[in-house]
Amino acid sequence: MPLSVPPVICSTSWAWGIRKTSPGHQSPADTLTWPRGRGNSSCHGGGGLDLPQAHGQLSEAGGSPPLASRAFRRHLTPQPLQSSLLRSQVPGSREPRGGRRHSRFRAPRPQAERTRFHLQVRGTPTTSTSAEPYIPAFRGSFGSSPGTRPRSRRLFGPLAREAWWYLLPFSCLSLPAPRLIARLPPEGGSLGRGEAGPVWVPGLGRSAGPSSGRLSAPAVKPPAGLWAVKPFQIIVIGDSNVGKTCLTYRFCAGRFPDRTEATIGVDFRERAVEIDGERIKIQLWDTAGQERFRKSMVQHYYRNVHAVVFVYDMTNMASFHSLPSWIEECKQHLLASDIPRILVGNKCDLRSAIQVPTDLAQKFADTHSMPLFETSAKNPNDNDHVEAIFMTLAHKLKSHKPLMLSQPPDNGIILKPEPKPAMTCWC
Ligand SMILES: Nc1nc2c(ncn2[C@@H]2O[C@H](COP(=O)(O)OP(=O)(O)OP(=O)(O)O)[C@@H](O)[C@H]2O)c(=O)[nH]1
Repeated sequence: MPLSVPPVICSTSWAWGIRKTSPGHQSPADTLTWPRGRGNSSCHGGGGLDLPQAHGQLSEAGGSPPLASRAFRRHLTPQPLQSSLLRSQVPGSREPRGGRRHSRFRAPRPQAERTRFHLQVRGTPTTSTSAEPYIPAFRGSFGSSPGTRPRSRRLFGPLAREAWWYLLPFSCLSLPAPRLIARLPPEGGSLGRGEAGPVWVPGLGRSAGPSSGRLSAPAVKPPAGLWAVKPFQIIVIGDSNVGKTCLTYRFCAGRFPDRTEATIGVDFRERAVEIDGERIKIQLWDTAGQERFRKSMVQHYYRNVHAVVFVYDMTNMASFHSLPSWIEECKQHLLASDIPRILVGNKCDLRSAIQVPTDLAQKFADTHSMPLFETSAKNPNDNDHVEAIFMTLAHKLKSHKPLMLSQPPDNGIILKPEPKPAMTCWC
């Protein structure tokens, strides 16, 4: 017997009412197989409910409501689409994880109630109808009501909500765009933007192979006809407070620093000079004088050194007496004996405070086959100019280790050695 229910009681309490009052009865014609989610029943929002034999199965359960009736109640009542994950947890349910079949039993909502919100984090949401009150922010974005979701989200929403479960195991993998990197030619270049997409611009490129997937800093290839410049690396050592930082700053920046602090580790300064028409770069490594700031850092800078500058403070005899220990440190780092070394006495502008006489310093320099320079980083007019000292060293380095290049070939650098002088004199 068809059962007609007014739409106003199409709610949870009404569903319970059917279960309690209807006798157990099931007909072969009954197609309302609720545990499977199949059936021909329908709930019409305007005209009531027409349920032939539906009550028979629903009344079979004992004290607790059967699963079928739970699902039935849920879909008769306009409520948010449940997550398919939750739905799949219903025991006995054989619904696919998407659970789309349930939606056919959902009571349609009156057109006036359908309010569609677009995803809008800030500002006023856009509504097609205004039957529902304004609810800011995410109200309609995540489908709190089935009628408020756009069709595409109703279709793909459950899948999208669960997609991250499947992608989660792969989230820890870094994906370095393998196809793009594999297409990079190995000889170097960079990706530019062309009309038809990315294009390869040769010239600047990476040093790693195509399989590494790591881009390095661009290696600039010198154009033909220019000199390739390799810097001379000069390490400056001596006691703390003797003026190493001021000396290197004076040479590279051309002035005395406004204020100085104790060097930590190594400071690096560079200047390009031109000697005999050739451009040469001089790198000055200003090392820390304090022992606690030298630990484990300065040691690495003794490698590939081209020259050493020993500095002492002319107003501090202790700094002069420390020179043998600095020479010993160079020996410990296996500096070659033919590496140029110079001795610099600084702060000669403080004439009244000078403690290290020139003849004593000269004797020491002669003993260790070093030229002696007395200068002042503060007052460049005193004695030897700082500039002149380092330029002299650069001249010696250039004549000692020439790095002038011939016309560079297509894919390599050829050094053009100059004849080595038979004897080196640093006086
Ligand atoms: N009067 C005078 N003072 C100088 C001269 N050179 C450096 N000083 C001063 O000496 C102090 C130490 O100078 P720095 O260049 O920092 O000494 P440093 O050898 O680099 O010291 P560390 O970084 O600790 O190794 C500073 O107060 C400078 O102003 C100079 O030629 N004349």
